[in-house]
Amino acid sequence: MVSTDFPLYITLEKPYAKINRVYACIYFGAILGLVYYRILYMPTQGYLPWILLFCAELGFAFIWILDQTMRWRPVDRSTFPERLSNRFEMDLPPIDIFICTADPIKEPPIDVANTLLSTLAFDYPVERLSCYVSDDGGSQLTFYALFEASCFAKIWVPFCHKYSIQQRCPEAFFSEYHIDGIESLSFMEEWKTIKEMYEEMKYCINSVVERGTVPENKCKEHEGFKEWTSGMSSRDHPAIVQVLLEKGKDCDGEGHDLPDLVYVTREKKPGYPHNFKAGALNVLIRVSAVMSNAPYILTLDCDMYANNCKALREAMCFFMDPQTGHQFGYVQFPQRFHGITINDLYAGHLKKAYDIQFNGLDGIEGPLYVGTGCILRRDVLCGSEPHEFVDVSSSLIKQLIPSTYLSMEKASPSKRLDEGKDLARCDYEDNSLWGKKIGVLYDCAVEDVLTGFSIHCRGWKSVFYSPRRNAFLGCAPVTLNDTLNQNKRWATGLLEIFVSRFCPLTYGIRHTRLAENMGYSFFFLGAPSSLPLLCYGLVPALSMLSGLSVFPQISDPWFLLFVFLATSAYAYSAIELMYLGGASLRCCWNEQRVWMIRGVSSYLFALIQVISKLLGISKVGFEVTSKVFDSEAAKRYQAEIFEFGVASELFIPFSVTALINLMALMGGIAGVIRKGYPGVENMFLQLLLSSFIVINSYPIYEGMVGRKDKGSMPTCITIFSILAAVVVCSMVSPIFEF
Ligand SMILES: O=c1ccn([C@@H]2O[C@H](COP(=O)(O)OP(=O)(O)O[C@H]3O[C@H](CO)[C@@H](O)[C@H](O)[C@H]3O)[C@@H](O)[C@H]2O)c(=O)[nH]1
Ligand SMILES: [Mn+2]
Repeated sequence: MVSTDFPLYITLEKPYAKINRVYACIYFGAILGLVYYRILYMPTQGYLPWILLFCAELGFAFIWILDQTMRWRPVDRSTFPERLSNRFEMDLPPIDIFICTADPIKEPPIDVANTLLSTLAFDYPVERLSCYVSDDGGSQLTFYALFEASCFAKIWVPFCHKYSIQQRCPEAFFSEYHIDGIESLSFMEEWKTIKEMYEEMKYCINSVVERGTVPENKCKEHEGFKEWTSGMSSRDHPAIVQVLLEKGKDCDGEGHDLPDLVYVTREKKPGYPHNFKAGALNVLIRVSAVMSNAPYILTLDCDMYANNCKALREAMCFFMDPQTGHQFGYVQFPQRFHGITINDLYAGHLKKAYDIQFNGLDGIEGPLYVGTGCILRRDVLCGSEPHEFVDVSSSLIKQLIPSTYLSMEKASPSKRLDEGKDLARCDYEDNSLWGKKIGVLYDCAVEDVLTGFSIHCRGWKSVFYSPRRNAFLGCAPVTLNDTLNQNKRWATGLLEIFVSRFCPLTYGIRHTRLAENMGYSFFFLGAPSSLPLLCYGLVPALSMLSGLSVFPQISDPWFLLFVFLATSAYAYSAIELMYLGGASLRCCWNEQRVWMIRGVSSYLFALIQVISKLLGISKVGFEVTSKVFDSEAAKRYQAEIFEFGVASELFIPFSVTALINLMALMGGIAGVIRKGYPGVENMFLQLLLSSFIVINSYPIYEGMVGRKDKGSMPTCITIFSILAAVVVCSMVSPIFEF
């Protein structure tokens, strides 16, 4: 028998933590050396470059220090799901699954259906699962896809359970798994029939989406279709709440229950702020509260299908642990992606965050909440604190949802449709605490991280858990513009938190540990980190054009310090990525390039956006990342060719920087030819830096002049960047001489 004292999970410090600490101490010494050097060798001429570079170096050093908190005590977690099952199988708590979608064009309904099916088929007692899909597009096409999926679920779910299928997302299952003749006859037959049914469903959904309307005969199959009337648009429509599957009413093909499935589109009216995804999640919190009201909530983006059917059980190992479970507010799984090229052209895997930094935060108070692949306590979302989670939340929720609604504990979804609709009204939250204290918080482009930080500040811990088989898989952007836009949104939102009332310096520090605040600040301060990066990308190059040396000469012993700082930082980060993230050398190369590109572009624009928001000039929105792209672009992506194509202002900063460095390098080489060795002696590090940037920028030059396909750099951006580069070069050199 299993003893009741055994923990359900263990936490171990990563073995390389000690190496990290030793390296951090050495590197810190080198940084002090750099500061000493800069002060010691204050120039007599060329003050401006010196000031700019010194500030940039101090900026880098500060960010580096913040990053070290996530290297100090990285941990690894392992769970014991069999112990959980032995002790709690009968008491596994109910879980509500929230899936958000916003746009049937950018987020194909067939993908939403797949995500949904993967969660309906979780290896978890069905009577304790309910699934809510929020459709911010208010689209009948999405509803149709979910309706088809709910029919297919009746075959798919029992099939997965019967054969203990690992991959429970049908699209992924049928593309990964091919029968090879060793399976039993009955399995092969079922596999074939189900595959045919899946293909048919996929065909129906895709053709309806292509046509843009649901055919009349299909509309007759469910009452819900009647809710859509002419004149409704995604920005102006009433609330629609429809039950597609209900326990006790709908059974699968074998007579077993299926999880509840509820479709929700909240009311939208022009002039009413809808608060994007945060608003959608809050509606789901309320609607589910009057239906299943499960104590745990899984939030998922519509493209993030469940890839590991045991994920919910894994998460429960933390929450249900008898010793420490009560302190955890949420369990975050890493975001993992499918469809990324081998060498990860746009660094879409986010390995640095999910394979390195989050493990470090996990050793402190826990990782950020990143909006998807995360299981939270409902109480925590409703504002409660760890020591009072027993019942404050229910009283809070009662304040927020009129008691008449909650009178019948856990009524069946179909009995609660009217209440549900009322709770999805667009004026429901007027003059309430929703989005301010309760639910997912508003006014931030990364509502999830803000909400997570406020949860940490209330005293909760969180868990980061990467199971060997990835829990969830989603899409990453596959064009440069989408990548940069996404990073701009993130950097904007993160900086918004830093300048909000939740600032780690004033609020955070009083409520959670210093190290946790430092780790969070690393992410919050991405946008301002564009300034040091821009300085380093421009100042040495422009100085070289005016013949000004800004780094020590080769014969100077300080030269070695700079070489050490640069090469060891690069090497260390490459080793980390390769050893911990399983990246190839090419991946590391691409990672550092994207770090530079988004640093000077996305982050710079994010900084400008936050400043203009603070000044009241502009508002920050949420541009949904497209999950579809045209087949020509897909081919280029698979060949790892940079995709520019659109005339995006985000391309300008890195194009200009790339051109300035090209000119500087040519100027520098001309100088060397003129002066001979003394030229090299003085300018060696600047020549090296510019060469490095030029080599990195090869795809940019190629996009400008060497390509004719649709993904090449738009001519207007090329011309503008060339003009800007020439103007900057000719104007700045004279200023730098003072
Ligand atoms: O008004 C909106 C806008 C977006 N979404 C949904 O939000 C999710 C994330 O949107 P996506 O365009 O895919 O953004 P990503 O940048 O990929 O999302 C990451 O970053 C977001 C914060 O910026 C988090 O909310 C997400 O969980 C996280 O995966 C999707 O399911 C959308 O359908 C809505 O429901 N309503
Ligand atoms: Mn996404």
